[in-house]
Amino acid sequence: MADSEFRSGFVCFVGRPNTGKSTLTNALVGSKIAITSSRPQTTRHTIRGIVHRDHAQLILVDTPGLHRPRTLLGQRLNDLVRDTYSEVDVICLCIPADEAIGPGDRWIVTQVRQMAPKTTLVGIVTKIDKVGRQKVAEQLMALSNLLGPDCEVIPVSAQSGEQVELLVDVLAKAMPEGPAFYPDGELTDEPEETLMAELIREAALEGLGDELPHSLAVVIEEITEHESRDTVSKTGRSAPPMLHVHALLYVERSSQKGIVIGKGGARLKEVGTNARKQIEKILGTKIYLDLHVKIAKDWQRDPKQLGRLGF
Ligand SMILES: Nc1nc2c(ncn2[C@@H]2O[C@H](COP(=O)(O)OP(=O)(O)OP(=O)(O)O)[C@@H](O)[C@H]2O)c(=O)[nH]1
Repeated sequence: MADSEFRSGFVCFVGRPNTGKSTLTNALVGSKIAITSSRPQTTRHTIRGIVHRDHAQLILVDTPGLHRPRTLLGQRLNDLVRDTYSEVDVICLCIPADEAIGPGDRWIVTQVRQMAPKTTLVGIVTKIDKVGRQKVAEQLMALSNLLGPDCEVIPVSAQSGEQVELLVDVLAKAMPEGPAFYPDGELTDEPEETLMAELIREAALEGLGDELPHSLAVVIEEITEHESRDTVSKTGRSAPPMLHVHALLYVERSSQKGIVIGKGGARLKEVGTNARKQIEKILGTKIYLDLHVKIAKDWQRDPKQLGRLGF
């Protein structure tokens, strides 16, 4: 009868940058919650997506990648990861199907085993749509060798959705018995402001090289409600209120400010449009987005500034 009990618990994905952790989180949750990007290490906050099934609830904790700390921010990111490891029920190690397992992966496994020796570890071969079946099989073997015979290994493609539901089942079985932590339909417990800031940050980093990711922080300054301007006279009814969102983008140097703003402000305008569309999709309401770029010199090394920026 044990299998018919409701199970619930916490899961986190670990792995080298760009191994598909955020994309998999989104595929499991079925809505855009975690921030994905083709640049490494852009997932800053511990964002939770929640997977609801009849028999189980999985709470996904998306952690930033572990990395060698060079700044105070780097140290705090690692502390966050350590806390996460010790609190979850299952840690999933993600290895892309199209890249050989290397020293970076072995380092992560060592770290995980040290910090959370008792936590169940599951191996996931991601991006299986990128390679043939033979390659997937080889990678599964290699991953199984890396983790040992006690760990399950599962192939998935977050992009095509292949095997995603099977992963849900495997994870659900690994959860302890217990009631749901969150009401049905709830996707994330991140405050809306954090989501907005993350979406703006993602839009601002889009298409940029490696120089900016850690130097950009976004703070929502103010959110105000306004009556919608247009529709009142046309329909005779008042439209739902519109949110005005004022956000500050902090960079460390004036050269970075130039990059973010672009020629004649063109880039910032585009960032605003893209972020607005994403935010409207999630909130289901019209917003007006006002973005300003400010320089906060060396904010990554200044504890006071880090605190103010939410780290
Ligand atoms: N073809 C294919 N591409 C994928 C899949 N999953 C992720 N990707 C791509 O791989 C890149 C990295 O994906 P992310 O989900 O941002 O990776 P991540 O591990 O969260 O990266 P960090 O946040 O940097 O740690 C993106 O360009 C994704 O579009 C997949 O199943 N198939």
